[in-house]
Amino acid sequence: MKILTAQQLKRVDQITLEKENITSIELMERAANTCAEWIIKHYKTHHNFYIFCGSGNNGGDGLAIARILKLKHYIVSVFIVSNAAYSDEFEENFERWQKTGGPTKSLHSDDDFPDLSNKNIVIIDALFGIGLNREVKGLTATLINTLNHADNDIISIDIPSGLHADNNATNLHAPIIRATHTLTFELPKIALLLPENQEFSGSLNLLSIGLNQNAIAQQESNYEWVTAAYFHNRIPKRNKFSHKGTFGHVKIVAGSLGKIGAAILSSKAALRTGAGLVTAEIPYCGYTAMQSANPEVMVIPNGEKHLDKRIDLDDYHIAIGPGIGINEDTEKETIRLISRTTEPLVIDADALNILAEHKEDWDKIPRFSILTPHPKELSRWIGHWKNDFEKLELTANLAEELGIYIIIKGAYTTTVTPKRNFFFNSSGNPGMATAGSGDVLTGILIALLAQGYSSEISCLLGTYLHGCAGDLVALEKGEPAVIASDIIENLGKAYLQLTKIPQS
Ligand SMILES: NC(=O)C1=CN([C@@H]2O[C@H](COP(=O)(O)OP(=O)(O)OC[C@H]3O[C@@H](n4cnc5c(N)ncnc54)[C@H](OP(=O)(O)O)[C@@H]3O)[C@@H](O)[C@H]2O)[C@@H](O)CC1
Ligand SMILES: Nc1ncnc2c1ncn2[C@@H]1O[C@H](COP(=O)(O)OP(=O)(O)O)[C@@H](O)[C@H]1O
Ligand SMILES: [K+]
Repeated sequence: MKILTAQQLKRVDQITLEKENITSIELMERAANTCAEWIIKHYKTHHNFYIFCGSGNNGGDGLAIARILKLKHYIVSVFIVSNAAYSDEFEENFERWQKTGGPTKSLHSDDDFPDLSNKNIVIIDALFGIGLNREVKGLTATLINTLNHADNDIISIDIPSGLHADNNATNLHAPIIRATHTLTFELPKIALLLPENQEFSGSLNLLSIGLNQNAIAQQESNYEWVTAAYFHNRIPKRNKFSHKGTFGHVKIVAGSLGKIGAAILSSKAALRTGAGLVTAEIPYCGYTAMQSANPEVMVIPNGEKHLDKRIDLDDYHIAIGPGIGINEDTEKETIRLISRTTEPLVIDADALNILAEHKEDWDKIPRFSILTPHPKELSRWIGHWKNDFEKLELTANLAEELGIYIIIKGAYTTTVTPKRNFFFNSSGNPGMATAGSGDVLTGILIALLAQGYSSEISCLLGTYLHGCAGDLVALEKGEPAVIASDIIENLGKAYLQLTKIPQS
């Protein structure tokens, strides 16, 4: 699903109105109904809503939501800050709201702000949507700060008011609503996916309002939101007569004294992702641990406590890095490895840290290799970034220059491609910020490459499956209890969910 700019979304709104022969007010009604449905479902025990409306169409949404909730017998008050000319849709919905007889107050100064000492009152933020085009100032700015300081839950409609939907980098210190939940229409807005804006959106919920899918597909965008739908028809069924050779031989080059677990996790994840054969090349000190934990894995010892010998290439699909440490011999062999093969590698953890120090060798990294840095590791490759847009740009420069894929790990893990496309992963949860979770991803990625998926699909499918498995664990055990081994154990279920193969 594409991620579009505010301007493109407005175009899509327009095409939807024409193609479906509906009015703007009807589309707004759809949007308001989906929001009201969500609110009623998630706020079962709350009955009192304060709805703050601006004068544009976001305010129009707020008024329509107010009416729908009022007609369902909730206690609703509307507060209006006029920050520009009223839109037609606002005016129409204002009239409809007034007919319900619900209370309305225009805010002219902070003396007009309502008392928020009752924490059970839920605030609905419909001040600005994607039409915001400059920093919020004056009374609306004071209102946003006041709402942020209250302890009430805030539900933002479409986007937290004050946040610029496309690029908020120069607006970070401006007044912006800090929502508990954001109900955004149809597609995520790019600003909602970037870590620098994390304090604003709260939980992000996408509500479909039936925008024209062809119109969305026709818009040019380098940004994509990857959901299960992306993989429809992209995961081939296994051939009846296939054998283990069909699904590739993975080699995990990993581990050092004290970090053998990383190798165990990566190789187990590779098996659970469907690699035909998995060999772990690990220091001898991990031999028994590996064979006991993963009897299906073959072991090639390399070094005593750390890798210090030439890494055999054969026909392996190789991932290198988890737990290898940054010993001098390991460093030498890692650099040697990248110059001896042209097959895509998965490069993670300490292999990334080693190579980051050897810029002169970066052009030897095989094309279409996959690098999996978390932000700290990434900064060793691209330096420091001033804002998240610059981070994406610098990463794309590197991906393009070296012809490689770079997966920036974290919430909404982002795959950056050599063609400068950015794919944001929709699955996963903060429970996955746990030791070894990245090692699992490495095993998944190399297993997909070994099964013949392109580097691009391996990145997208790998991060999606990883996140989906993590979500299944969180659902069962709660986020804090998620551990990397559980993610591996849920890869099968994640795969079944994606391919909808009935479990018998
Ligand atoms: N059919 C549809 O189209 C649908 C639309 N939908 C909804 O519409 C929302 C977009 O609505 P929108 O375009 O009216 O813009 P919105 O964000 O409400 O307000 C912008 C207004 O504020 C003004 N302004 C801007 N910056 C300002 C500032 N810093 N300080 C003060 N004023 C400022 C700007 O006026 P300006 O002065 O720039 O002329 C403009 O008048 C969208 O997010 C979704 O919620 C849904 O219902 C689905 C169907
Ligand atoms: N808040 C989050 N939401 C979703 N996924 C997350 C979050 N935090 C971390 N993850 C995922 O967990 C993994 C952590 O990897 P990494 O930092 O390399 O851990 P480790 O080195 O311990 O294996 C990554 O795949 C990352 O995307
Ligand atoms: K809003």
